[in-house]
Amino acid sequence: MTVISIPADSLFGIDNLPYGVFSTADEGRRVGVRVGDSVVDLAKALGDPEAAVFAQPTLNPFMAQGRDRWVAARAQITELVSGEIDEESVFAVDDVTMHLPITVADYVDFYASENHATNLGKLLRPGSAPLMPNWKHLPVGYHGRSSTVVVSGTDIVRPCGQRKAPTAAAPTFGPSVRLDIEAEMGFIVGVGSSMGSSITTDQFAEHCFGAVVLNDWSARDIQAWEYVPLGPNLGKSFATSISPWVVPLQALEAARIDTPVQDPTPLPYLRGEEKWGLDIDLEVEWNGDVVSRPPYGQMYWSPAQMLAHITVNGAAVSTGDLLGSGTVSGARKDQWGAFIELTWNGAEPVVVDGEPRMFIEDGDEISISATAPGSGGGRIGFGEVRARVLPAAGGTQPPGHARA
Ligand SMILES: O=C(O)/C=C/C(=O)CC(=O)CC(=O)O
Ligand SMILES: [Ca+2]
Ligand SMILES: [Mg+2]
Repeated sequence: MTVISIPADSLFGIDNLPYGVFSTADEGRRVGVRVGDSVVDLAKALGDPEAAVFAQPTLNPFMAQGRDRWVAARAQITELVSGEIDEESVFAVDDVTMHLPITVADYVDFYASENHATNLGKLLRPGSAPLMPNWKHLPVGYHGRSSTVVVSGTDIVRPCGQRKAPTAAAPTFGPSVRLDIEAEMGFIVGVGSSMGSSITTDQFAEHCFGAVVLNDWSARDIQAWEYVPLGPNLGKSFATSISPWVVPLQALEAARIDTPVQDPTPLPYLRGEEKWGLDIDLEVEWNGDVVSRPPYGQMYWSPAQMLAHITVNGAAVSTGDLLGSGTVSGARKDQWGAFIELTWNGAEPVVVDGEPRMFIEDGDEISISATAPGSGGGRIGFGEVRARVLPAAGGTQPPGHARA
């Protein structure tokens, strides 16, 4: 037997206990919980028949069991990791491989930051009002591609596609030259809803299992040409990265705050009694240099409003649905969550490792991390979503079409 020691300044203290899916050299994927710098194999450590749900390669079966079970399991795990534990079920975090924690069902990405939406409006639609007339009445979103959601550490291949400079006569095909990130939080649906029903904002905690850090990779040149009038498609569908540890909603109680004042008052279905603004601080690193610290607490629309909105028409949501918050951008420039904003569409370079930079170059490595207040008086961490960008794949170009 052993006792798990937690470093005093750990972001993975007993008030966090995020879930992930890991494997080791001699055993395949199963669910673990992170404590300090250790990963506990839950099925093995708990050993009871109910714990068989953790011997699965994805969190979905556990998430589908619902909130009473999430609360009970958290209490049981808290007790387990606070006492003596079989050392056979404890691994150093550096000795395990982390995998995509969930089987992603549907993926919807929102646009919930007023600062980001205003910046993008100015950059993409100069001369018109930055916010569209609907923006303060509903959380705007688009459907993303769930099959290309990948876990932190997965290399991202630069996408190819059509793009057309405003002054060019015709589009050309080739690797994106304006590859960007979007620093976001992702919210995971644990318990779905059936078609014909809807979820109120105050039912959020019954349905949302937890949160991850998310990078919505965006090819701005492909996006700017394709998006009218139906919204982003291939400019974003090539990859979305998420962090491996899912922080349960129960761990975020101390982070709950009001959203900024919503004026005009939203329609009744977007109102509620519960506070679902979240005081989460993000940090964006570009090749190891911190280039931005986006504050989630300034987001205009809450995740509870996003979930209420996508079900208000009777659409069903499912276990494993992923809701991207939209880029987190604060009021100040050093809080903007995308390089298109930080460089003002490639006009004002950001200094990375002493060099002026605009968009992502091959070989660049991007990491986004996040922390929040924990219930123990300190902070809890989400860990990071990190990835390296590889050159565009050869041969993706149709024969006879020159790259430009
Ligand atoms: O305003 C637009 O046309 C496009 C905006 C985005 O690219 C942002 C997006 O994906 C949503 C977000 O992350 O906030
Ligand atoms: Ca996005
Ligand atoms: Mg994406």
